[in-house]
Amino acid sequence: MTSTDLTTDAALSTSAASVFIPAPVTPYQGDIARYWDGEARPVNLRLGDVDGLYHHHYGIGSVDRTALGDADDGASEKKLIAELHRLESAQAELLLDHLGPMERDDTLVDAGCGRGGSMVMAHQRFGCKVEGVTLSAKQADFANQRARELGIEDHVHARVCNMLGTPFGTGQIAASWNNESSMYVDLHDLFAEHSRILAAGGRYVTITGCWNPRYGQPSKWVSQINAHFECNIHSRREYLRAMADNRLVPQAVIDLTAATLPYWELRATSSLVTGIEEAFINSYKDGSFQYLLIAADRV
Ligand SMILES: C[S@@+](CC[C@H](N)C(=O)[O-])C[C@H]1O[C@@H](n2cnc3c(N)ncnc32)[C@H](O)[C@@H]1O
Ligand SMILES: CC(C)=CCC/C(C)=C/COP(=O)(O)OP(=O)(O)O
Ligand SMILES: [Mg+2]
Repeated sequence: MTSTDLTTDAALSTSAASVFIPAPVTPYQGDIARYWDGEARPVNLRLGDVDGLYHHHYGIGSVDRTALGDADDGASEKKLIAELHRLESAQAELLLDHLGPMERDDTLVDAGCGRGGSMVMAHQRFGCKVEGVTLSAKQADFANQRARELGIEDHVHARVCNMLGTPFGTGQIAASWNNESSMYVDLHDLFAEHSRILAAGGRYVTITGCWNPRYGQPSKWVSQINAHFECNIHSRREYLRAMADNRLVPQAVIDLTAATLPYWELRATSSLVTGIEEAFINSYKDGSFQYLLIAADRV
């Protein structure tokens, strides 16, 4: 971290400066920082190139077959990519819907912000300031470059920072979220930090994949997803328990499993497959894995 970063962080934080933890702090977090610094899968870059919103999350909603065309050529692949991207942006729109109304002078926090697509969408919708944290310097640079290109760098900013120890002041944040980034951290530590930074009455939202306690234990497909991404998927039960322990009271719990399957089934037919499609499709279908949105009030 540079001295300039320290100045910025100190200015941002009133009471939290002493708990700010620069990233990464554990060997595991070092692995995750390296993973995302080195990530350049076409399925993410080519989808982001469609409109300049770069996501590292999956899609929801029905596939619009009329948008796909039927010619088996380059044009139809382009349409398929645009359709996959439409579904991943629909996922982010749903997350933002659950933040509720925001004021222009509110500050929002994207915990595990990736390349920043959700942050840009949040700023465009609410007009407010959005602060993102990621372990990856490459991702933070990418997100800040996009913000500059869009002329919104005064409002959208990413930093290299551990989401378990952020520089944001206690009770200063109107809403915060994790979009497919909570499977890299201990949930009690994570929700303690969200609970600290959120104002009383503030809103927390996550969209996540979680294993289903009704299945018993993580299935072989869930273990395959963990190995593929070097993450540690939690159970639905763990989410609800860790929220309850940290003054985060669920207002909505939405099972998006059926809504995400069309994305996966379409992706499995594209040239951009990565090999993980079968694990997602099979685990969603056998009930061992769920795609969930949880919106909670900070009480
Ligand atoms: C799958 S990506 C999701 C990115 C983004 N939320 C999106 O929807 O496009 C996971 C993100 O979590 C971040 N991450 C994982 N562990 C983290 C930690 N301890 N602190 C901050 N970011 C973390 C990674 O750096 C990466 O940006
Ligand atoms: C729902 C779960 C368990 C998510 C794990 C976290 C993760 C890697 C999300 C997608 O990232 P990505 O967009 O970089 O992945 P891909 O390259 O497969 O599109
Ligand atoms: Mg992706």
